[in-house]
Amino acid sequence: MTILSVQDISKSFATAGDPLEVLRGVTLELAGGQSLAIVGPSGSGKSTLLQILGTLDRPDGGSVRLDGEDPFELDDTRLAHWRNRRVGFIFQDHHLLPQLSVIENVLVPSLAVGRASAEHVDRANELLDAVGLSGRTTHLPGELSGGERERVAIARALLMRPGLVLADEPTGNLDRRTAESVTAVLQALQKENDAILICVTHSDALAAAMDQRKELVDGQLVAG
Ligand SMILES: Nc1ncnc2c1ncn2[C@@H]1O[C@H](COP(=O)(O)OP(=O)(O)OP(=O)(O)O)[C@@H](O)[C@H]1O
Repeated sequence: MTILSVQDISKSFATAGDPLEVLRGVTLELAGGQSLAIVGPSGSGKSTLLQILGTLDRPDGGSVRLDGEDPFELDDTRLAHWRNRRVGFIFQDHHLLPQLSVIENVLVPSLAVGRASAEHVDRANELLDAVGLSGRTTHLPGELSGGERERVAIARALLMRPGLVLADEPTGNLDRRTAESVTAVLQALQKENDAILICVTHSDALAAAMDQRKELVDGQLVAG
């Protein structure tokens, strides 16, 4: 089972004046199958923390370990490979490639490790079925609704069976009913894959659907 262990993460950004200390000792432990909502006011550092957990940004201090391994010790090429296999990202604006079809978008993570294998194509079709888009595999993202695009992004994030799934406001642009159905799909797939799911959100409904809720206050995670 995947274990995420985050110890004492700190992060500052340079400004014209004093450095802006965004994270000041974030500590967190989660196991496969668990989900966490991170809430907090705008500018409190939620996205910064998510970027660090996903190894898209480096902390100034502290450590992130997945199954005992510190990915920041890898060189850049190995880190990119590690991230592609171990972490699934879902963003509010879904970041789909507009010129690729739905199934090609879902297969993008497999292209980073060579050509999409038959196994990857099967998995992509299975996931598109699970998110209710089996009839739309050859459509372009521009031909889908916002909720459908978000569901494509969920399928893409889960393609490589990552142990860690990170979502930044996955329901931010959606109406309430669509947000509910996207949340349900995300949760069902996360549980089925025994992944750790961390959602950054301003939505009380999404936060309530997660097992735990924590708030970023003064750069630290506290019971929210
Ligand atoms: N690359 C950067 N350089 C300088 N400052 C940054 C950088 N990234 C973030 N910040 C600052 O760090 C603080 C935290 O930003 P972050 O995006 O993590 O907040 P957030 O909690 O996700 O906010 P929101 O809810 O509005 O998305 C903000 O004051 C932001 O301006």
